[in-house]
Amino acid sequence: VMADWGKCLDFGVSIARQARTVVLDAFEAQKVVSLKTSPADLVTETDQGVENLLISAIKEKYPTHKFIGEESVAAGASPVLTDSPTWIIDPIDGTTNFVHRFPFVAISIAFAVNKQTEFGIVYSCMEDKLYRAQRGKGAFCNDIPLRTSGLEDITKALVVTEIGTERDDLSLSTLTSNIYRLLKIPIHGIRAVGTAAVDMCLVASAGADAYYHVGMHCWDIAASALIVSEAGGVVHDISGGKFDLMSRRVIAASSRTVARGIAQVVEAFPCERDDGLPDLLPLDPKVIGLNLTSRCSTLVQGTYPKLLW
Ligand SMILES: O=P([O-])([O-])O[C@@H]1[C@H](O)[C@H](O)[C@@H](O)[C@H](O)[C@H]1O
Ligand SMILES: [Mg+2]
Ligand SMILES: [Mg+2]
Repeated sequence: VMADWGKCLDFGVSIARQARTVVLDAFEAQKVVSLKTSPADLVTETDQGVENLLISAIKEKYPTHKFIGEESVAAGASPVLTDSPTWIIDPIDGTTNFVHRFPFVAISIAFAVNKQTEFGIVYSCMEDKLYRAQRGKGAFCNDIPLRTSGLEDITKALVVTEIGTERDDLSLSTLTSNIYRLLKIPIHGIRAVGTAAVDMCLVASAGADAYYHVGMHCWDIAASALIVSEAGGVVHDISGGKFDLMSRRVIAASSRTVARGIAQVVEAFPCERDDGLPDLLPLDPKVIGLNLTSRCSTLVQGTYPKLLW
């Protein structure tokens, strides 16, 4: 018998609604901003406050459940996904937007059992759009069913990506050349909303045709990856291979054809996996001429091998 996690999903929705009121109250206020992994990787007291609120509410209701939370990991918790029921939480996705009052911020909550995502919730707070999906049961925005655009022709695609928080040469040169190569296909356009979770929900709701990113974390996209696939989209690794939640690489698209078109031109730069395991697609140092111990210091034309279908 397949367990139905519907009750758990309803609980997740109710705490996401509570968390949104905290985000809205703090949005206009002055913020205390700290840095994490780079000068562009920001965190505020509200990120930590919202994560604590969510985790303590879940712990009270489901004492045996486990957590991977962005700010708990930043504080030293280990982000390893086991078979146990696990909540994967990004309390504010789009902290840079939040700090600047650029009005797109989301709360992202995913729930996985046996390493499989059972449901995902993305609450785009300022727009008051609550996206959710349960495995096998479709995706919705404010209770309206979602469907991706189904677009097949990449030359007509509107593609979303993120600039991310890396500021080293290798990451930036890869990032900008990926955008350059996509625009040269040509495609209709590139957008970046500033929250990976909302970017992916835009693919699910057909506002965009694809999203790709290297360098985000599992909590940014765990919920929205299910929302995209339940809306009829495809979710892949940037290599064109199987999506791996912990790999920090993703392509989400309206169709296999569009995903493949993106996989053919975009390249990944090396990122340490969220779970600390060795990368399944190691960069070949001979191919790219890169010394991985001093990574990210030089401008290198490098690529991961492509595993196109
Ligand atoms: O830190 P955060 O605001 O939760 O999440 C960030 C956002 O999703 C942003 O769009 C993406 O470009 C970054 O890579 C993420 O880290
Ligand atoms: Mg995030
Ligand atoms: Mg966050």
